[in-house]
Amino acid sequence: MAFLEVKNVEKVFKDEKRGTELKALDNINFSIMENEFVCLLGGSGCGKSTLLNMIAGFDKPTSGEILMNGKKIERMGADRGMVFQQPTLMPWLTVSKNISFHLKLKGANKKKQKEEAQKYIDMVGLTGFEKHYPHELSGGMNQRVGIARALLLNPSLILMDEPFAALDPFTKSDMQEELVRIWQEHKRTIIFVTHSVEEALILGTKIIVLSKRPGRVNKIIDLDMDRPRDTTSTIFNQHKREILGLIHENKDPEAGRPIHQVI
Ligand SMILES: Nc1ncnc2c1ncn2[C@@H]1O[C@H](COP(=O)(O)OP(=O)(O)OP(=O)(O)O)[C@@H](O)[C@H]1O
Repeated sequence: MAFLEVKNVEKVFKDEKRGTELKALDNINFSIMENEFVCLLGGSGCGKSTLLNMIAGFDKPTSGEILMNGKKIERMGADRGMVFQQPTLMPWLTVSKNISFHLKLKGANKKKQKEEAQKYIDMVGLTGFEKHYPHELSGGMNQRVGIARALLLNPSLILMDEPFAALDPFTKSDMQEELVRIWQEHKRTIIFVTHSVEEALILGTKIIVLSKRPGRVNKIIDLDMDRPRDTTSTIFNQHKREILGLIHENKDPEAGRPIHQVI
């Protein structure tokens, strides 16, 4: 059985006040297996975050369904952890306390909170910064805290919405390497939203290319390349050319026109 199945998913946003509606996603179908590293790739506005939010259970499809281990996703759950573009840390809490916050909510004692936080602090390479506050850390370090916080809950599915988009190219590259290392050592299933073809090719075992407005699955590409990925290799660049071709083919003919349909 597939780990996650997205079946005939459509999402329409209705704006009752303005009397308009917008179809963000149309007939989305795919399934993924456990331990895959799936990149959802597409241009701005193609519905990547909308799809991720529905997998997280923050929102529901207008029609169709999303199943995890055969069970329909209806709401948020501890089996899914989310990492956002901005790590949304609590500025008044230290790194360690930000990471263990959910354990505190669950009633774990202080020793357990500290020990568990330390495990994930070490995992994401923040050893020595346990007592620092978010404003004392760089953007990349804050994002590591966000990742550690998501990992601590031990979710079987980690959802990442352009987590490295705000980072400089050097930090981004370090973080990509680090994430692949964590994924390889601690086997998790990851769905990672990006609009960068290169990032998807560096990270993914599978790339789901979405087409533009309304988002549809354009192509699903299974990647069988050695790691770390060699961005200068022939195979890497063949994939890159293919994906750029798909995105180019799919340029939005309606670009510049209003995107809302009047109901
Ligand atoms: N809550 C909402 N209400 C109304 N429209 C929405 C809502 N959320 C998203 N949309 C619309 O749905 C479409 C898809 O948005 P979404 O944020 O999922 O795209 P995206 O691919 O993640 O874009 P980006 O890469 O720019 O973040 C957009 O046209 C957006 O305006």
